[in-house]
Formats: sequence, C-alpha cells, structure tokens
Amino acid sequence: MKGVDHLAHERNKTEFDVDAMKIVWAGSRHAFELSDRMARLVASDPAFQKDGRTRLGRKELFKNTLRKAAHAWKRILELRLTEEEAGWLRNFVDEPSFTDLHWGMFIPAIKGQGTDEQQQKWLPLAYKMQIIGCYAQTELGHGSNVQGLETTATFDPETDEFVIHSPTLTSSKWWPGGLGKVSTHAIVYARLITNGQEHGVHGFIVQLRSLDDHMPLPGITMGDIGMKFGNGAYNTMDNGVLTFDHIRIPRNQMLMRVLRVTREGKCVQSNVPRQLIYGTMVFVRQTIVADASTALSRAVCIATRYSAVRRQFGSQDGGMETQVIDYKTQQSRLFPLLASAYAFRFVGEWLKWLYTDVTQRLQANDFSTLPEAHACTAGLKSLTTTATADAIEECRKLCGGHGYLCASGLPELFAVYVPACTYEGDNVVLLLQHIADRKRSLYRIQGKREEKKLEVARFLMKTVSQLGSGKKPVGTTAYLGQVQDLLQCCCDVQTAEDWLKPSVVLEAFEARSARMCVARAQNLSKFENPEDGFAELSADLVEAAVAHCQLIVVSKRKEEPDLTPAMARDESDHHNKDEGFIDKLQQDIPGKGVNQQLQNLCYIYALNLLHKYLGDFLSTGCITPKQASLANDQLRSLYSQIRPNAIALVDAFNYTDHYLGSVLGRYDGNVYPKLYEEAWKDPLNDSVVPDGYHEYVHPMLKQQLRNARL
Ligand SMILES: CCCCC/C=C/C(=O)SCCNC(=O)CCNC(=O)[C@H](O)C(C)(C)COP(=O)(O)OP(=O)(O)OC[C@H]1O[C@@H](n2cnc3c(N)ncnc32)[C@H](O)[C@@H]1OP(=O)(O)O
Ligand SMILES: Cc1cc2nc3c(=O)[nH]c(=O)nc-3n(C[C@H](O)[C@H](O)[C@H](O)COP(=O)(O)OP(=O)(O)OC[C@H]3O[C@@H](n4cnc5c(N)ncnc54)[C@H](O)[C@@H]3O)c2cc1C
Repeated sequence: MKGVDHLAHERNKTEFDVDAMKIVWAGSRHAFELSDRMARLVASDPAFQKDGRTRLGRKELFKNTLRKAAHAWKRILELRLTEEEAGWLRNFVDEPSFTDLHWGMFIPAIKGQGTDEQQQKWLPLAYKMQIIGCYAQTELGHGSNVQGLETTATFDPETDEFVIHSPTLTSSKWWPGGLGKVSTHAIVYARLITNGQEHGVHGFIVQLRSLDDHMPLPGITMGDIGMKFGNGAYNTMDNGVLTFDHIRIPRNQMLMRVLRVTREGKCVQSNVPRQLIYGTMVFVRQTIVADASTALSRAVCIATRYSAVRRQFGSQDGGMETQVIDYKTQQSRLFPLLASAYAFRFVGEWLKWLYTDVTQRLQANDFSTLPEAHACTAGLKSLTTTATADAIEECRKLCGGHGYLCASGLPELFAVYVPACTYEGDNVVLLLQHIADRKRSLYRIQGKREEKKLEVARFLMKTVSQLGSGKKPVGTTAYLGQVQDLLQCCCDVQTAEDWLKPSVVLEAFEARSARMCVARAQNLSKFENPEDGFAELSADLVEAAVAHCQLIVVSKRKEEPDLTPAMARDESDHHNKDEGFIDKLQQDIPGKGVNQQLQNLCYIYALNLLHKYLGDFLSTGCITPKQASLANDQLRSLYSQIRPNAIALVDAFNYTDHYLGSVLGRYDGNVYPKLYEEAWKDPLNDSVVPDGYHEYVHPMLKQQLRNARL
C-alpha cells in the first residue's frame, strides 16, 4: 500500500487475525486466492478503469461496456482462465453487460432444460462465444405471471417446425438483458400449441440476428427499451424489446428435457417434473443471494471507512473532533448492516450447497427437494435483496452529504442494485410463493383434525396443516416438528448476557415464526373458500414468510438423523450444510479472535432483528418487554465490542479500491484531497465560464442591470 495510511490508527486496534477472516469471508483459501488474483488483475489493467462512468452519455457508455466485455474475453483466452477464474474476472470488471445473461441465464437454461443432444449441440457454441444468448421470458403485459405469457409456439407437422409469434402488443418480449443490441440468440418462453391444443409455457432456442451482419432475421423486430434509473448504473445493459411475426424454427430447438414433442406433434412428458421449466430461475435466485452480500459489503465498507475518517463536534481545548463512528446512533445504524453482510454471506454459501445438492439429485431422478429449493431461493432472494437495497441507501445517509456525490460510489451502487428487488421475481410475489404450494392438500391444524380440501395451500401453511398427519417436517421447516413446544415455551432470559446463548436466540426466533405460521393457518381456516383466505390474508402471510426466512439466516436448524431418505445427507456434507450464522459458529474456525468477532456479529444480526420486529416477538408472547429491553442492553455492549474491529472487519472483504470505486471508501482513508481532486474532473469545470452563460445568463443579467438603472 503506497502513501500514508490515514486509517492506520484504526487498524492498530484490531483484535483478530484479518487474514484468517479474509478466508472465512471468501469461503475457502482456494476461493480467496483465486478472487484476490482476479481482482488485482482487473484493477491493474488500464482497459478496465471505470473513472467517469457516471458522466458518459448512453451511447458512449454502452460502447465502453462492449469494449470492456471484449477485452475481458480476450484476457480470458490469453491467460487460459478456467470457468471459475473467468467468472471472477467478469465480476471484478463490475459493469452489468450482455455477458451476464449469456453466462448467467442462457447457458444455465440450456444445461437445465435441454436434452443431452441439445446440450451437445448448443453449449460448445455458447462456451466459445460463437453465439451470444439471452433469456427472453418477460413480456410487456406479463412478468410475474409466467403462465400468462402470450407469445405462441405452434407446431407445424408439415414442415416439422415451430412457428413463434407475438399475437398482441402486450406479448412483445420486454426487459431481457442483452437482447436490445447484442444477442444473436435467445431462450424464448412461449405457449406451446400442438394439434390445436395448448401445453403451457416452454423454452425455445431462437436465433434473432444474423451471424454475418448482425441484422435481425426476417420477421423479427428488436431494440433497446430505453434509459433506466440512475447515471451509468444499469444503463450499460441493453434491456430489449422483441416481437415475432411468424418466425419458424426447427422442432429440435424446443428445450425438451421436461416435455418432448414428437414428429407427429404428440407431447410426451418425461419423468422430470414440469416445474423444472422454472429451474433457471432457481439457479439465478441462488446466485442473487450471494450477490446481495457482495453489494451490501461494498456499501458497508465505504460507510465504515468514511465514518472513521469523518469527524464532527466534540472538540475540547482545540483537540480533534469526534469520529462519527463513535456516535452510538451511527453504530446502531451501521453495525447491523455490517453483521447482515456477513450473515448473507453464510446463508448464500448454504444456498449454493442446497442448489448443488438439488442438481445432483435431479440428475439421479430424485425430485423430492425441488419444492424446498424453490421456496428457499425465492424467500431468501426476497429477504436479502430488500434488506440490501435499503442498506445501501442507509449507507449513503451514513456518509452525510458526501454520500450523495457520485464520487462516493453509493449512488451508482444503489441504482445498479435496486432492480434486484424486482428482477428474477418481484420480492412480494416471491414471498407469497415462499409460503405457496399449489398442491391439493389436507388442511388440518395440529391435532384439531379440522379437515378441508384446499385448492391452494401454501408451503409453510401446508407444512403446518400436515403437522397432525404424522408427516415430519424436514429441512428448513424441521423446527415446526416441535410446534407444541414452541407454542408453549417461555423465554428464560434474565440478564443481558443470557441473550448470548445460541439456544435462547434460536428458540425465540423459532417460536416467533412457528406462532406466526400457526396463527395465520388458523385465520385461513376461517374462510369457506381458501383462495379468498389467501387473497385477504396475503399481507399477514408475507410477514410469516419473512419471519421464517430470517430464522433461516440466523440459523438453519441442524437436521435430525432420522430423515426421509431423500432428505438424509451424508456425514461428509456436515460442514457444508450448516451455514446459517449460528451453525457457522459451531465450526472450528481458525485464526486468533475470528470466532469471537463472528459471534459478536451473529448476535448483532439476531438482536437487531429482534429489536426491529419487536411487535412480532411481543405480540406472539415469545419474549417479555423486560427481555426486549435486556436485548437492547446487550446490543449496545456488542456495538462497543465491534467498534475497535470495525475497519478490520471491512478490510476482510478484501476489496480493491478499483472494485469499490469510492473516494469515501479508499483503503488509505485519504478522503478530502481526493474528493477535492475528483471535483475538478467534472466536465463542467473544463472551462471557467460554462457553455450557455453568454447565451442565457449574461443577457438576463444585462437586462436586470438595465432595468435597475432606468
Ligand atoms: C444474471 C442476473 C441478471 C438478472 C436479470 C434478470 C432476469 C430476469 O428477471 S428473468 C425473468 C424472471 N421472472 C420471474 O422471476 C417471474 C416470477 N414468477 C415466477 O417465478 C412464477 O410464475 C411464480 C413463482 C410466481 C409461480 O406462479 P404460479 O402461477 O403460482 O405458478 P405456476 O402455476 O406457474 O406453477 C406452480 C407450481 O410450480 C412451482 N414453482 C413455481 N416456480 C418454481 C420454481 N422456480 N422452481 C420449482 N418450482 C416452482 C410452484 O410451487 C407450484 O408447484 P406445485 O404446487 O407442486 O404445482
Ligand atoms: C433491470 C431488470 C432486468 C431484467 N432482466 C430480465 C431478463 O433478462 N429476462 C426477462 O425475461 N425478464 C427480465 N426482467 C423482468 C423481470 O423479471 C420482471 O420485471 C419481474 O419478474 C417483475 O414482473 P413484473 O414487471 O410483471 O411486475 P408486476 O407483477 O407487474 O408487479 C407490479 C406490482 O404488482 C404486485 N403484484 C404482482 N402480482 C401480485 C400478486 N399475485 N400478489 C400480490 N402482489 C402482486 C408486485 O408486488 C408489484 O408491486 C428484468 C427486469 C428488470 C427491472
């Protein structure tokens, strides 16, 4: 590190081994070394510099993105990077681009929904970037309601082709990233029609543009949908519009792993469940949870370093003013966000494990864990992106006025990040799904034997409804197996220190979630028509889903050994599966003081939630007002313990200044001179007298002066 380290005094206070924490944050030594190497590679390459991005006009900005994407690909080939290394490199380039959709959705869709032959044909082309793909699902009229899509794919047995058509304006594909200007191919989702019969929505590989001159193929109309929120930000992406006028594609370009259309136009269902058509979304939602911890940690790193640099008030006898990080209000806003960054990191690791596990099972024709994977990815995507978007804005406020400058990096981070609350499923719709299950089920609330046929029950509601049936809940809902205990238990916290017991915190969160679920299930049972009940109570159901998802983040309960065979996992998996925050602490984590810091963060995460959602905990009788007050006392004490380690805890994210892209978050804390320097780079400062002055302001001044003299 060159130059003076203005944060050295802060780093000297550190009470733990930062290098060891870097490994914990990265997930493994291998991941740390690899990401560190790629981050430095990108930061040291002038072609990847991002200075002034927020000042560029759309065309210039977009061209710049194309240049960087091409340069990244060139470096990947030159250095013969592995797929993993290439992924990290693209990540550190830090600019949304068409390649995100090519690697992040187009390829996974073919892998997940294509037959072996289709994979053999299309994947090599995609891997070598001989074609560029995107994911065209959403339409102008429908995004959330996938079954409401209007684009049609009608089988023509005479030519052995599908005819892809956009029958209405609202059926125009609208939003797909990479579609507007770059993609040559797309996975297009359309209603399958054979022999005059509809067979639901399926994916089709459609070529959009000529591989020679990049012109749209006949019958295809395409373009960009226009500027989006913020400067720079997501405007580097060509989100597009697309309509089809009776486009023909060969039959074998329908992704046929789930359903096969024969030469005669007969539909043959494979043994794979229909829901796998939605599999790409499960994959991407899982990656979005991991990305949430990255975006959140970037914002927190900026706000924490700046809070240690910034001083306001409190100077005595001409001495230094107080660092704003020492104000308890600043700590109570900042440290829970720091704790959330770590919490989301660990739950993201766990979700990745869950997804890998589900994928392996699917390959072995075991589909039993798919509903849980869907529910967890949907719920946690919603929980973590909502919290992260709010947190980035809070970090901006924590940086005072300077946080509002683009030079802080926070406005662009916010503008790039907020659509995560909408894409890959609107967060409210996903929470409703989290508790949703469309299967007919027997509705029976623990022991009441109050049976009702339901058209629509919900994932959590269904679990609760089956408690009396002898079916043991597994996975993330296993705690509901002890529902009777959880309905009756009394929190035995008597001192603030009692809140530092994992079992106490776990019990409080489990009891809150269980009681909320049971109360909602009881309310639902009062409705004659369950559909009406779900519609009427949906806001309450969302609250229960949030409580359940927060419990997963605080700690995924260790699974019982006597699970159904589908859920039983190898002992060798043991370390991978327990990645909830409390579970993480049970592992043997090397490095001086590391475990202690993680414990502090874990309790800050949990107790801050308890404070924020106090209404839930009090109204369900899980804790008393006195115990809530003790939790607050403990929180304040934890903030004091985190304070000397705050800078080191954000250093452990190992972000380069290039990646952070923030004058306020610089590693060396040299904020003011650099902020001053940055201001002079603004194009407005290219000339002393601005363009337009002589045209508009000068005549106005002159006129006023003349008037005054009259
Ligand atoms: C690289 C990152 C850049 C990101 C760029 C952004 C890309 C995008 O945004 S792509 C477009 C993403 N679009 C969405 O996420 C749409 C959101 N909507 C949905 O996901 C679904 O339509 C739904 C979850 C809201 C379901 O609607 P619903 O009508 O209730 O469900 P269906 O009747 O269609 O199906 C019911 C059946 O399927 C199960 N299920 C639903 N989704 C999944 C899934 N992803 N995986 C597994 N299973 C799923 C659902 O639980 C029902 O199950 P059963 O009860 O067993 O029938
Ligand atoms: C930056 C960005 C990138 C995108 N990239 C892609 C892409 O690459 N490919 C692609 O196919 N799509 C893409 N999308 C589209 C995205 O997936 C959809 O916008 C998203 O799924 C939300 O759907 P919607 O727009 O229809 O919202 P709507 O469903 O219209 O939501 C509007 C409001 O209605 C509420 N609502 C809707 N249904 C219900 C319900 N049943 N109960 C209660 N409330 C409800 C929602 O909560 C929300 O408040 C992208 C979107 C964005 C913003």
